[in-house]
Amino acid sequence: MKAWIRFMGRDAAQLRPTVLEALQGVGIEWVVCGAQAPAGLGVLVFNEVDTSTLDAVRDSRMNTMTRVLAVATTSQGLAAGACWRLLQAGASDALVWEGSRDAAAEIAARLERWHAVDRIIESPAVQRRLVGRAPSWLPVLRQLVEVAAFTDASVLLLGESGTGKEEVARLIHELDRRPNRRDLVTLDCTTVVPELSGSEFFGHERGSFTGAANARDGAFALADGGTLFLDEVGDLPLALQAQLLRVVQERLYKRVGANAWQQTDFRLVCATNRELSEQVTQGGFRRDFFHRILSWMCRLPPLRERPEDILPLAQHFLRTLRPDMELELDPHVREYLLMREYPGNIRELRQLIGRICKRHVGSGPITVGDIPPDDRPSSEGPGDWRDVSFAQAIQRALSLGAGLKEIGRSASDTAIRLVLAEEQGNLQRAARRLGVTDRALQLRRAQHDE
Ligand SMILES: Nc1ncnc2c1ncn2[C@@H]1O[C@H](COP(=O)(O)OP(=O)(O)OP(=O)(O)O)[C@@H](O)[C@H]1O
Repeated sequence: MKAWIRFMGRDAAQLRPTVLEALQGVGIEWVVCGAQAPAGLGVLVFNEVDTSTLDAVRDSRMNTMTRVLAVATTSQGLAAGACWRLLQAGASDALVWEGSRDAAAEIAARLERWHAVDRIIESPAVQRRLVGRAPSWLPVLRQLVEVAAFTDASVLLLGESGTGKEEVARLIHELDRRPNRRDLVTLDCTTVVPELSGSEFFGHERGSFTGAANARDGAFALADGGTLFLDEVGDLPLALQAQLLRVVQERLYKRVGANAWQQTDFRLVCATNRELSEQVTQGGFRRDFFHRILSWMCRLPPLRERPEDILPLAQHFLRTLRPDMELELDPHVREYLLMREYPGNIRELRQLIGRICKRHVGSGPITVGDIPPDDRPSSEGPGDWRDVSFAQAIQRALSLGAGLKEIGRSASDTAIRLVLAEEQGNLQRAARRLGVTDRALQLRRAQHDE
């Protein structure tokens, strides 16, 4: 495994031989770098948390696949505020280099775990299911992969409709490393009929109620050794939440009509597009049940917060819908897809691409005529990109005290980062799309790295 290491400031540089020597034995191939850190895992060693340290963290995070471990060499340790500033700037973790502890082993343990998580993310199991590298999505995906593959924790997935909660639940199940992992059992809580729900969850004994001609296993038995996915858990009736408390806590349940307790062992994954904590405050969801399903919570971002993923997702859906040919989108269709709103999130995008695909004929790129009339923008263009969300982002920056210079710089840095990511780091293509020369783009990046 390879990782970069950068030393910032005089004091950190003085410790360089000691740090490098200690890090030699941890099984990582180190590449010592300067201001321009390569993509991938890395360690930033510094003495002080000042603007240049925070900028260095931000810069190295321009590549979304990069992860930075911030290591302070200060003898006084890291103040709490400094830790949070480092994390806000994009560091994945922050620790202090202390001779008294085996800091090298601590660093190696973190990098190895991050490396393992990223390898899983690159694997077909994840890639064929969940497309996207947006900065708002990747940290969520990393967290999900880590919880799924390295823990047996229950997971609560929050997010608007169509953001991929069910797809994520399937992935969590697939990544579960239990040796004899069994099935994924899904229960849609919106379709649970209160009168029959006991049997659906707990199973029943023969003759336990009218119509129970045979004994039957319920979801808790079927999910034994596997995963129980409670979709739309916010719709679970209150009375039923009370009945599920024990099995969720202790994995013990009784079949309807039985006296004996049964043991089961499943990973619980719950999903909802409701604001469960609000529902708890309003009395629509039991607080005790909420806390029992809350062991790990992940909020999936809506598509409007991950615009970088719109085109890769569209291409992915094209490939799955028309595996026989490599269909491309022409520039106007790309612009249309980027400007459009998606209240139904990824599901809406997938359905739209499905409609477009059905109309498209021939092997050439998809053109605006392939967009069904009802989906076309009402005005002549797909709308102004300086829309409400653009104004809101500026508003937020202003309220946090950012000035014109910082806002302008952030806007162009973001544009550069997005285009470079879309063009897989190809400087010439990125420069062409940004309407600047290669040299201007290089200079711009170099200024940034100073
Ligand atoms: N990252 C992704 N990459 C590719 N396809 C995705 C991704 N996320 C979601 N999808 C697809 O989008 C559609 C909607 O996803 P899913 O059903 O998982 O959403 P959901 O959040 O569970 O929605 P709901 O709350 O309405 O049940 C599915 O067809 C799913 O395969």
